[in-house]
Amino acid sequence: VVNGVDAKPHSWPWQISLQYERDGEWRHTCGGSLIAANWVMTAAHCINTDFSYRVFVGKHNLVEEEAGSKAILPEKIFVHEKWSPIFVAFGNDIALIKLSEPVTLSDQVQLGCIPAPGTLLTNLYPCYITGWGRVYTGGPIADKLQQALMPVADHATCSQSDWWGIAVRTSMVCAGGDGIVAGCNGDSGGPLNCKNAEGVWEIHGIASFVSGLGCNYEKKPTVFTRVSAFNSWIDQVMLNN
Ligand SMILES: CC(C)c1ccc(NC(=O)[C@H](Cc2ccccc2)NC(=O)[C@H](CCCC[NH3+])NC(=O)C(F)(F)F)cc1
Repeated sequence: VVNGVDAKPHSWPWQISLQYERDGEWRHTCGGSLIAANWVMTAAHCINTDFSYRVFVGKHNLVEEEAGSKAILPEKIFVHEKWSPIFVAFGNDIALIKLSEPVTLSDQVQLGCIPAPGTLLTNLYPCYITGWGRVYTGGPIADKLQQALMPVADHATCSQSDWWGIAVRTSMVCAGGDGIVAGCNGDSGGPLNCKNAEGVWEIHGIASFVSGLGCNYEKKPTVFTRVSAFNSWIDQVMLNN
């Protein structure tokens, strides 16, 4: 997250770190959200079938051992059938990870809520991006979980020609675009957290892409998969597995 702040530890207890093993060490590659005791929602582009992954729950500082955190191996990973690594603009950048064992819920490990199907947020609706991604374009990833207020840019705004134009679909949700605050590499797969009218936090987005010109680039808001466009897919995968 570019120009974010350290989150209060465990204040986003559904946030996970998706890590892959390289040269015998585990490396953070993406964010994700715990949506059931044994299911994590992340981005399809985070998954490479050549790698072995682990899901780390209950984390705040990635470079310290933390009581209450736990690394769990996936049992199976489901990538949306319509996701295409070559046509990112098609969207469907969503994947579900079934964990090999259910997590034990605690103060530090909680489930995130999915919005009702079709929920659309109005322009400038206040949401927060969270993640351990790069803290500036080309920079290092964060040790401590970062958060930043990122107002929603509705489809009418986000699809303007000098914004994302036709690259953004109605199955996506944009946030930010002020050229200051943004998601960045490593935030991929993580949540866009928005509090609903009842005061309940919901996961409205899965971080998908930013501009190749730089993470925080004016009029190029961070683009998220719109979770409320995929309720039936999520239900189907979880109910059938
Ligand atoms: C929609 C299509 C035209 C399009 C496809 C991809 C991009 N962007 C990119 O691919 C930029 C490139 C980049 C590299 C380094 C620093 C900053 C940006 N990377 C990204 O956007 C990466 C990975 C996306 C992979 C494909 N979904 N995503 C992210 O960083 C995150 F966190 F925002 F999700 C932008 C547009």
